[in-house]
Amino acid sequence: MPEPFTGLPVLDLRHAAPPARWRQLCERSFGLDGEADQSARAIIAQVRNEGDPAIIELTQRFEQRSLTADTFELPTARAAEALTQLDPDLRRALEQAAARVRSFHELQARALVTSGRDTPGEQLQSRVAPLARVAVYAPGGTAAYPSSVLHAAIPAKVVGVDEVVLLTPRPSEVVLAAAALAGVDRIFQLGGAQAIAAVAFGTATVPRVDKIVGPGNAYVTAAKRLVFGRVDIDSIAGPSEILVVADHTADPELVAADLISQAEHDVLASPVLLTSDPALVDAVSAALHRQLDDLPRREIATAALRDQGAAVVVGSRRALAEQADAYAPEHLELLVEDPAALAAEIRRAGAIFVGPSTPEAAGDYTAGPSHVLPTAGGARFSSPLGCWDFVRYTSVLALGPAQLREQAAAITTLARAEGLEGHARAVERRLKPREPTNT
Ligand SMILES: NC(=O)c1ccc[n+]([C@@H]2O[C@H](COP(=O)([O-])OP(=O)(O)OC[C@H]3O[C@@H](n4cnc5c(N)ncnc54)[C@H](O)[C@@H]3O)[C@@H](O)[C@H]2O)c1
Ligand SMILES: N[C@H](CO)Cc1c[nH]c[nH+]1
Ligand SMILES: [Zn+2]
Repeated sequence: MPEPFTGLPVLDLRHAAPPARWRQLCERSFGLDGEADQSARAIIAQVRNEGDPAIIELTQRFEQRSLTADTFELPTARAAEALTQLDPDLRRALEQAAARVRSFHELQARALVTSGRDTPGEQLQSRVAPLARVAVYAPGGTAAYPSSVLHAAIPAKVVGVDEVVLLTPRPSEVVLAAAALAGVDRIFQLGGAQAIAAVAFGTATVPRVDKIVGPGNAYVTAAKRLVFGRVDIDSIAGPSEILVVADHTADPELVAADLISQAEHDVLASPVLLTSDPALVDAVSAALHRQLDDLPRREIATAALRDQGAAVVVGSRRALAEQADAYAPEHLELLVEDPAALAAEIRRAGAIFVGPSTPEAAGDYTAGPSHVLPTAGGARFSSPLGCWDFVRYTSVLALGPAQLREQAAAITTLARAEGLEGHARAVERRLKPREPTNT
């Protein structure tokens, strides 16, 4: 028998400093440390040392699937076939989501431009160019995520990445169809930390990539963090999170529904209510109780609400913004009076959902911005997955002799102040008239 839901634990911040439990929730670290980090380290070392045989063994151990190296990759024709065979309603939904994600990112990509100064005798540029080969991870453990294929691969293709490699365990037909719609170039039916290690280092069968993007559970996230430096990554996009900020105007049934929508992702998901209305807490707990009753993923959602859930009560609207920033959630939903004004005060959130007609679930599927977002407080310093993730910039410098002469005194003075005589001489040598060489 699964444990019944017994109500959100209440953390009252109105009369005292934040309790230790709230500080603990604000410092959540799924995918950063602990058992997932230890396990991912061992898996990465095994794949790095042994290559394909390690992937075969680990896939058997963690996914109970028997692969051989020649079945790691699926032909893209399989994906094209899956798309043609897809249920028409499902195909239309996928196409609507894909079209909206694509058009949003086409607009976003316009901001990625080569910029700088181009005057006679001096060109100084930040030159932008797409990455060559990127891996997109789409989860496939306890649920299938065709939406993640769209939300990560489409921005890559919009920007012009040469080769998008999809990693996904147990790909379903709809995941394959999404890969075809997104224009994925290669598909590997690999998952977990072993898939991340494979593309970070390369094996006989799996190509090494320049960057790994996409969400995953704590093991996938820990592995991405550990291989960073060998490859780039997007962000820590681990177990899902939602902070619903609600006041006396909020409908408790909507608050509960949206908390559940993220709680059902993972037992490590974080669903939290932050409110200035103490009367809302009991109403939301009662609604959660009712709504969990016939939820297919009730056990997962109940565990997430029990272990990471809370109802945090504050005394003012200002405190709502302050505590939301302290928590820095992946998803922040505002069910308050004048939600747009409160949204403008928030500095730390992966995505903000403004008002009751904007459920977080719309962002997961069709709204347009990528649903791949930083978790574990990463919203303090990371951005949503976007077109910016699929380019890099190179500085290009071209000075004429007059420009070098103009800077020479500053360069040589600074070089000598740093004790780097060779730097100063490299400039002076160019300014001196050439002495004839005796050859
Ligand atoms: N932050 C975001 O942008 C975002 C977006 C979508 C989904 N998500 C999150 O993605 C996750 C999806 O998780 P999932 O589990 O369904 O799929 P997943 O593909 O991320 O993970 C499944 C893999 O984990 C590995 N694994 C399982 N148990 C293991 C163990 N004990 N040791 C080592 N490896 C193990 C297996 O290889 C398995 O294939 C959820 O946490 C969800 O909340 C996050
Ligand atoms: N909410 C997830 C990001 O945390 C994305 C997603 C995909 N499918 C459903 N939801
Ligand atoms: Zn979701």
